[in-house]
Amino acid sequence: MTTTLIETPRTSVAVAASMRGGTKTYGHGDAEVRALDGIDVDVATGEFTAIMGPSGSGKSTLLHTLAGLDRLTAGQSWIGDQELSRLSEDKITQVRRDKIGFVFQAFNLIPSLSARENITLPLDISGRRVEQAWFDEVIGILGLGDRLTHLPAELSGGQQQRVAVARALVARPELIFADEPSGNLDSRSGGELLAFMRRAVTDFGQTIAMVTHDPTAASFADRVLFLADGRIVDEMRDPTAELVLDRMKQMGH
Ligand SMILES: Nc1ncnc2c1ncn2[C@@H]1O[C@H](COP(=O)(O)OP(=O)(O)OP(=O)(O)O)[C@@H](O)[C@H]1O
Repeated sequence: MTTTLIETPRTSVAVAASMRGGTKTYGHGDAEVRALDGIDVDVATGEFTAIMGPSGSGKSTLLHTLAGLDRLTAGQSWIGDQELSRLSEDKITQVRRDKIGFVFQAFNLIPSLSARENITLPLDISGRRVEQAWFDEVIGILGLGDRLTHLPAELSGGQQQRVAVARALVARPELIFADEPSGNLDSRSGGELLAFMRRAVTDFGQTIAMVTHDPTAASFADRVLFLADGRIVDEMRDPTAELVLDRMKQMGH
């Protein structure tokens, strides 16, 4: 087991996921790219965290390594108390399945399954029961009640995106990772989706970490992290779209 220098102590605040000295490189020698260059971050439980930064700054890499979809080259990351570099691939898969919901731009819906079957799939796979009252509440708020028997191909892009969000929420994961969740939606549907994610955090105590390019989307978060060249260069609490936009302009976005 290698030892790693931990510069910032992990705090006593409840933390859903964290990283210390997170480094990710791709390629070797002259072709080496440092996608993450020593990241220290805590994703606090019950908070909505947005991750912003110029193209290529490492946002998706940070999300993927925090979520255990990809491994760090150096440093450590935790989901809850479990340090991912110590876990086998099988164990990481299990942690992801039990604790994490994903909302990515490619919705990853199974084409042959109905909307309802797609939404309950993570629970079905892990052998957990669907809580009917919670299912009904999520479906009601997302306006999917009359679409549950449809196949993904029979749904609009916005409806497919809402199915992907419902799938993440119905399992009540400890943590949801979202990559540009409103990216493919018109501004009204995108706004509704973000308002729902906000409500899931405020009213239901959900924890969400979301990558976005959009200052308005980021303004729904409690906290915005700004990345540049694989480092966290700034953060903002209680953001407004205007303040986020100003900060991005300073970063030469
Ligand atoms: N699989 C890979 N192989 C090689 N380089 C990669 C790979 N994935 C990412 N990179 C590089 O790592 C850096 C960070 O990429 P990443 O996708 O995390 O940035 P991003 O901030 O999410 O960008 P964008 O906003 O354009 O999606 C970039 O320079 C990218 O080219």
